[in-house]
Amino acid sequence: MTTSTNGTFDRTPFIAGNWKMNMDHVQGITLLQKLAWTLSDAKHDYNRVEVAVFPPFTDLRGVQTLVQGDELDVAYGAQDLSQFDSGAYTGDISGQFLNKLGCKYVLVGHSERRTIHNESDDVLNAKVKAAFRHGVTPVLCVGEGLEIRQAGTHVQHTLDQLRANVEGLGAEQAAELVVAYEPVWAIGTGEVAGPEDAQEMCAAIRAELTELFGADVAAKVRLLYGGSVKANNAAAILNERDVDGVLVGGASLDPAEFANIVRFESHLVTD
Ligand SMILES: O=C(CO)COP(=O)(O)O
Repeated sequence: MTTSTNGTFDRTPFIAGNWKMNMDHVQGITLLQKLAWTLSDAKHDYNRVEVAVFPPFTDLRGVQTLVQGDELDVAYGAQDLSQFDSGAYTGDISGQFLNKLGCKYVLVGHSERRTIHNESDDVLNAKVKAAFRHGVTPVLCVGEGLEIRQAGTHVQHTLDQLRANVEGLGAEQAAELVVAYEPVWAIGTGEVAGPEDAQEMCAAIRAELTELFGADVAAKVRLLYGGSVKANNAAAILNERDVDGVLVGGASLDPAEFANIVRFESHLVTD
């Protein structure tokens, strides 16, 4: 029998693919088509496990057309948004535009934005609020670098980011939030935080959300793990109690591999 060892999930599992700066709009359509076919062949139940992709901005219109035209159940979102709504912000993209393109989600505070673009906690807090203002759900990314992990202050560091980035949200907004724990040392390195590391941080994040917004809200928030997730390690990570999904980088560019991650329950074999 193939089933999840913990049997049921408190929240709908969420499997997300962050394409980063890969796949032009033509390649992106092909990738999404192959993913949809593979999942359709496997009779994937999207109500049981939600699937989302995060293509580059330039792919989003094509993705919208494909999703609408083929009536796909795959959700999609952008990898960033502006904290502003409109105006003289050359190169930036408003949450309003994302909403108009049918984006359900937007990544906020990915470590590559925090480091390469020096996005501060204040800016990220404004981006989280901008996403909500435009009806797009933020997938807030938090996590520590290697030095902080080695110093043993990773939980404190990550919770500090979380608190700063969600400051001022109402309970209703907080309950919608998705939070992705992505230890920077495990991104694109082949180093995977163990399932117990993912659980440790996700439990700490849920406890912090309980403190900030109450237990009812915290119980609704989906918490993801990201960092070198592949089909062969996803099931063990997702089997942890407080881990509700995964945010996949490199492996989401391979439709067969990503589909296998989506179908993680078929890899969890009980006795
Ligand atoms: O940054 C990530 C997802 O947002 C993780 O990337 P990798 O899966 O390539 O390590």
